[in-house]
Amino acid sequence: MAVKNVALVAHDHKKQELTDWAKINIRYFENMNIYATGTTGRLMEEALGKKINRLLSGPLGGDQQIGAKIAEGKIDMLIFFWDPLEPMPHDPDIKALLRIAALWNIPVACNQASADYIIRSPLISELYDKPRPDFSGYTTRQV
Ligand SMILES: O=C(CO)COP(=O)(O)O
Repeated sequence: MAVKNVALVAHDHKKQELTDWAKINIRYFENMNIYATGTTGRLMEEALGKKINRLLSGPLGGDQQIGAKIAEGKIDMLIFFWDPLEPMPHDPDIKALLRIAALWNIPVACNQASADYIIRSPLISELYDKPRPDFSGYTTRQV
């Protein structure tokens, strides 16, 4: 499964960093379908000059909407510049988003260095066929 659908999210103090990074890598995003939380999405539309699938702002449920799309297989990669220095009112949603991304084994970058590595990886290509995890044998704990 090649990466076609990307989610871009940044907390307020990280928005400039994500915007600058996205602009530098504008060609990478040319043919991508991009999802983003509300405010990040608006900034990305300006930075990349293309239509972004804008969801709700993070504190209003945007992280959860992105998590749901990851679970549905509609998002292949998450670039999430979260702020390690700022407490957030929607911290449980942020944790849930990172959990779902780990569960469904999608590439996640939480800072610029990781984002650079990911988008330059030869594995992010049409040729790479990453299967989705199979949880069909998974059963919840019995009570
Ligand atoms: O809070 C966010 C992610 O947790 C991001 O939301 P905004 O893009 O609306 O600022």
